[in-house]
Amino acid sequence: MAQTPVKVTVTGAAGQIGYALLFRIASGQLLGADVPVKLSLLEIPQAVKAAEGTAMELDDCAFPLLSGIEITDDANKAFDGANVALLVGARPRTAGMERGDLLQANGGIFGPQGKAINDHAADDIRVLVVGNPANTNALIAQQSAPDVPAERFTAMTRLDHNRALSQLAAKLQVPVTEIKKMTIWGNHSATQYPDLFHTEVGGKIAAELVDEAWLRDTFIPTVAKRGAAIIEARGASSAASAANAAIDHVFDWVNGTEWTSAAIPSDGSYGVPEGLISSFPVASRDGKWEIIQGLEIDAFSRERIDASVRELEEERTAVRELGLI
Ligand SMILES: NC(=O)C1=CN([C@@H]2O[C@H](COP(=O)(O)OP(=O)(O)OC[C@H]3O[C@@H](n4cnc5c(N)ncnc54)[C@H](O)[C@@H]3O)[C@@H](O)[C@H]2O)C=CC1
Ligand SMILES: O=C([O-])CC(=O)C(=O)O
Repeated sequence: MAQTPVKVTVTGAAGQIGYALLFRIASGQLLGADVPVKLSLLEIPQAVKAAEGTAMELDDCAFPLLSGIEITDDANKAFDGANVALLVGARPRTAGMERGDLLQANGGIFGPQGKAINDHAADDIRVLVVGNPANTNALIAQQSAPDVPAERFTAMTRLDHNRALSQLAAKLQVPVTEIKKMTIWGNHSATQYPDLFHTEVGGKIAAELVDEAWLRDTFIPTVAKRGAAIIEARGASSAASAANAAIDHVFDWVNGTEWTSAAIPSDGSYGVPEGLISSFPVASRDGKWEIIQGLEIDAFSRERIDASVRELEEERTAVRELGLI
């Protein structure tokens, strides 16, 4: 363990995703089996004790790669020297809360956290926002961190990507490993567009292996509304699968991949307005996400990508009007 430990800050560490995530980070699954890590847990004051309990359990695992754990309710301390930030803690929507209220409440979290990242994180900081509304929370944090390269702020659509792989594998009765080039476009919300027109299964285009009615009326809504279906079945939102997707996102960002889905700042590709943090088909090379270029988008896909991107634009307008960016 000659290497300096990588500092990974996790917000909302005492929550249910935090509980599913921290042990996997400490075991080496986030960055690699030979990379030592130091964990920094950020919580609100009333949840610090619960985070301390989780830290006791982390200690009890005696993970060889875990070099230390800090726990704080101060964002400036939590992000000090951070190399990776997983922004999981967010204000959930509660009964009677309007969308504007939700954006306002989250602006109060992601604005200050973005500023703390700006002022204190390491130069190579990479940020993944998991807390909902993830894309717009990532935009708020990014806009509060003008000194950090904009592309270091990303939001998670990897869970949607993995859900799409699993649904298609079940339909075609193939292992997920046979499916290549799955893509999620747009917002991490019910408007997202899981695209089978570029997905390949055994060298064939997936959209041609399923009937159009299944694709349109079953596959797309099942993937897009899976979060709600899990809440309905489990009585709580996805946690282990969300943590798993966060691990996949950061591992691929750091270690490289030829094709996955991630919400990253748009450079205007595929007609997505510049600056929106939207999901795209992406590769990761030399530690940087790149939007995969040159895909043909037919009318069916265009309509659905545009609808989700419109929702992202509306969210951006709303947070602008609230003065959050
Ligand atoms: N992008 C995605 O695919 C997914 C996103 N999510 C979202 O992830 C978020 C977290 O989910 P859970 O862990 O299930 O929620 P949870 O309610 O179990 O935990 C959230 C934690 O965040 C903490 N927190 C709240 N404000 C904070 C702040 N300002 N700083 C630090 N910590 C703070 C709370 O004290 C709590 O411990 C939610 O917004 C959820 O909607 C969940 C599943 C998938
Ligand atoms: O729907 C939710 O609240 C949780 C979520 O983002 C998901 O499971 O995709």
